[in-house]
Amino acid sequence: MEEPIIQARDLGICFAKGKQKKGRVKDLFVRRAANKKGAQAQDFWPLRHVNFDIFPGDAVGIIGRNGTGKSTLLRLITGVLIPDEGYVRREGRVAPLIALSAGFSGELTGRENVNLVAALHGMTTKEIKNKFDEIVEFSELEDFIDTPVKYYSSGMKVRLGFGVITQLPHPILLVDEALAVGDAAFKRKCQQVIAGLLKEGRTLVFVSHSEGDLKKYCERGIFLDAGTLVTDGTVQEALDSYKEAEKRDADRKARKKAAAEAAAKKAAEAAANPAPALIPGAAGAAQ
Ligand SMILES: Nc1ncnc2c1ncn2[C@@H]1O[C@H](COP(=O)(O)OP(=O)(O)OP(=O)(O)O)[C@@H](O)[C@H]1O
Repeated sequence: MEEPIIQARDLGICFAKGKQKKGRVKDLFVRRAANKKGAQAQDFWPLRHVNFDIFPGDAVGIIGRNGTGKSTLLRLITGVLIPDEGYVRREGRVAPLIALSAGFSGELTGRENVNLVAALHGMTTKEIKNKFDEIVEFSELEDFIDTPVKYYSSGMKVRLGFGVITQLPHPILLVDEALAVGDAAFKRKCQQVIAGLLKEGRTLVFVSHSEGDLKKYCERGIFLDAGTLVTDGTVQEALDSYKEAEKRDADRKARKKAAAEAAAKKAAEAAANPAPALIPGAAGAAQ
């Protein structure tokens, strides 16, 4: 049987509310010890007890409402965050189309950043040299490649990041809303690149709120809600499950609002028609 390229088992991560957690080796020891003693009141688990297998060539959409752990899952897959429970195993390197402009050093030029970022992701000097012109052409930054990146607009940085990361030969491609940025023409170009990489047999894990994009790239969908994996099926099944959860939530909110309005109305009526004051001793006198 084919081996999974990404495998998650009982995967969980715990954050402290209001505190940013960084993936540090120290956390492996400090946090595990803390978790054994019991979670703190302000701790929460954006993901817990998550299990799945992703096989080479799969294209999987990660679906869920805001703040339900989709980006956290991608960062666990890349290894940027370390789980507090369980594990996620990768059989191959990852090309992360995530926070694309964050990896650049502002003082360095576009050219220097391309060399640095591509090397950090494991490209050899020869590979970078071979791909350099393609990266610059794709990013449409020919005139600015020797300008320090601190003078780039956010769109320029994203274009350069996209250009570099999509040239990595790694088999796993993680995409987090990268397609939502840039103008329409650049978006179309990015979509073509992703489609080409999928044709080559790369494995895609794709976080998006766009139903159209999810259906375009993914056959399979994982719906995350309230920290757990709710549905793992076809992309349509995961989308249906997401919509049902949204509807349940909207119905619950509507019921709560109606109940609050009814209570307020009752209170207003009671205030407008106060009950007659009881005359002390009247109850006894009536008997
Ligand atoms: N490094 C971190 N340290 C602490 N809390 C974090 C960290 N990263 C994310 N969180 C919190 O974890 C929860 C899940 O965040 P995450 O970004 O994974 O959600 P998401 O599903 O990708 O949301 P969106 O759809 O809005 O992008 C949120 O409550 C977020 O505030």
